[in-house]
Amino acid sequence: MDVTSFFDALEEHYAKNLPFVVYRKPNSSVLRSWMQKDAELHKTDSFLESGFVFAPFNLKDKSILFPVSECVISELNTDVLEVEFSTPSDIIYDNNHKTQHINLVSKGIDAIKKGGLQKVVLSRCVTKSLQNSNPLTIFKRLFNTYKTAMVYCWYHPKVGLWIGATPELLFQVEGKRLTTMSLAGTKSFYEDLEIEWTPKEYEEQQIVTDFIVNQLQPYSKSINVSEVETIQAGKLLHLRTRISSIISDNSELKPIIEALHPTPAVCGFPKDKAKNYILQHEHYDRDFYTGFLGELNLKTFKSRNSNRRNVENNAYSVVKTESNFFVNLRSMQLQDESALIYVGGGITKDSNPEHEWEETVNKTSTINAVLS
Ligand SMILES: C=C(O[C@H]1C=CC=C(C(=O)O)[C@@H]1O)C(=O)O
Repeated sequence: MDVTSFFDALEEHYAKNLPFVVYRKPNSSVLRSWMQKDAELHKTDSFLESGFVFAPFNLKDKSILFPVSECVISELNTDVLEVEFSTPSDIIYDNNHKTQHINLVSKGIDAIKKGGLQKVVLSRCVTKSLQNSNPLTIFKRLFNTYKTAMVYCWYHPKVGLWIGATPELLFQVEGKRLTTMSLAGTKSFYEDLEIEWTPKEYEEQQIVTDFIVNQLQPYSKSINVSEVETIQAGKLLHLRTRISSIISDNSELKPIIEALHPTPAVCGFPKDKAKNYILQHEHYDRDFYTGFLGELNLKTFKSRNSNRRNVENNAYSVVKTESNFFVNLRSMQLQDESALIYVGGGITKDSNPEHEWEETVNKTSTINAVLS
């Protein structure tokens, strides 16, 4: 399929108010679109189906599913998409917005100091009015700008339209092999990956790593944890640890999702206390921000042996079930010619409210860079 027909089909589908998702996984040139045949709202609670899932922060609200059987799936191979460029304007904040976030963070630090809570991720939502609110134009710009991110545009007429470029994998399972990451700590990227991280950032990230390893233990035969590394996500740097595990034969997806989501990278620690704190104190409903999205139980064909001389072995191709979930970060919702941009940051006892504000301002630039 060529680029024009790929995007014309999506534009037509959107014009008919029908559900779709288009995305590209990190460091890949494969663009994939799913177009659901009708406007039915399918949900999942069991995570046993095969499809594309869009899950909220609070799993008490069910996740939206585009079932494989109800969708037309298309693929396109490309590294760049042609799209008009325009210079983004700055987001203008009124003082109230800043004061509200600083107060939220200060209260969070106080709550941590009182005990019981070690980390809480606090966030805000800022609205920007757009001159060009075509979702596929915004998606194409994200696609060209953030090669290492999972970039997506998701739409359901009964739910809304979300767009994002997330650096964070919730987890991926292929057969019995599970891969995930612990991502936290943020600094601005100038020229160099060799930067000094503070103990606050190391602590904030270590909490996420320990949580993931601990939560995976009951479902794993073995777990591997990498060294901490610095990674670049657009104009930002984060600390990351890669974690992989071989899951036990009888492990199912739903309990693993419930064990990991939401991780302390987007919620806090201990999980239930942090989640309740967020639900009570943040000034808005996160909805799908810091939820997760991606392919659920897709059947993929893998060849066991790519050694061409060994023709007999080549006959052994196996069907594997694969899921790929990404955390819905660096994302926005499109509503009435406006972008609602969602940003947050991890708070620990050593956080500084003014710095946390700056961090969220820097995080908005990931999305703002492609808005006009
Ligand atoms: C909650 C967000 O980022 C998380 C992921 C990476 C680094 C983070 C941090 O440094 O606070 C956050 O934990 C967000 O971008 O809205």
